[in-house]
Amino acid sequence: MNWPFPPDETPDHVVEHETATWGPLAEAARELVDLCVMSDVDPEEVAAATADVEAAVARLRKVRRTQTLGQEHLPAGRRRPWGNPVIGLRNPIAPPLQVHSVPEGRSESDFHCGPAYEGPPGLVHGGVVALILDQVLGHAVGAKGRPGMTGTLTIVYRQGTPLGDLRVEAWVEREDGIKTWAKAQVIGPDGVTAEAEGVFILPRAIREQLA
Ligand SMILES: CCCCCCCC(=O)SCCNC(=O)CCNC(=O)[C@H](O)C(C)(C)COP(=O)(O)OP(=O)(O)OC[C@H]1O[C@@H](n2cnc3c(N)ncnc32)[C@H](O)[C@@H]1OP(=O)(O)O
Repeated sequence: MNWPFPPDETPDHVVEHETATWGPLAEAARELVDLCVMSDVDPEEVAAATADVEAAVARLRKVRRTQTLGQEHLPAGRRRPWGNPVIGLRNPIAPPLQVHSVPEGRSESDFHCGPAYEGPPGLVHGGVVALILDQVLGHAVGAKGRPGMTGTLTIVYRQGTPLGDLRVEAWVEREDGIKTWAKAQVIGPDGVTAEAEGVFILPRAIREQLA
């Protein structure tokens, strides 16, 4: 069973062109976010940088989409989730994660969480940990062939997740009709920091389209 989306027929050269156009902007913005919390230049430099950023914002604001990227790319959603806050090419909030999945229902990613994701001193914010776990659980569930919305997400925080290089792994435990149960863990330099279990439900609206 697959989502009832038509196949993504966007030509490769269009996707490549858009990637080359927007990817560097988001990458620069990620560095900007990092430096908003980490730079220690003097106030004159901060004022000059603020003016530069405001000028860039004025340029980008000239044309604004009427739909979000998720809505606009819906048919291509699994190829171009560019606005996604975990994996989105165009979203500076996204670390971003590169998630690798296999059809058996397993997904994994080695990723980096910098200072902009800090919660407790030196540690990743618990909400960010949950965000990443939810996303990668969703990948594992989708890879198995029956994607769904997160119905219930349970997280156990075993130890603080240090900022820096991390790994996340997710796998499907079992499926029963419209429901899929999956587990995931975040791993830091000292082992597992957080574990999650999610129940994913194929929503009623999709079920009715498939019926
Ligand atoms: C690749 C991209 C990955 C992205 C991953 C990111 C994941 C996300 O962030 S998804 C966004 C967060 N989640 C949401 O917004 C979901 C909001 N909730 C909903 O849309 C709905 O409540 C939804 C879809 C969970 C269930 O709605 P619906 O399909 O109408 O359920 P309903 O028909 O009442 O129940 C169907 C079955 O599911 C069960 N169920 C319903 N809700 C839940 C729930 N929250 N938790 C567990 N089980 C549930 C019911 O008990 C029922 O079970 P049974 O058939 O055994 O009686």
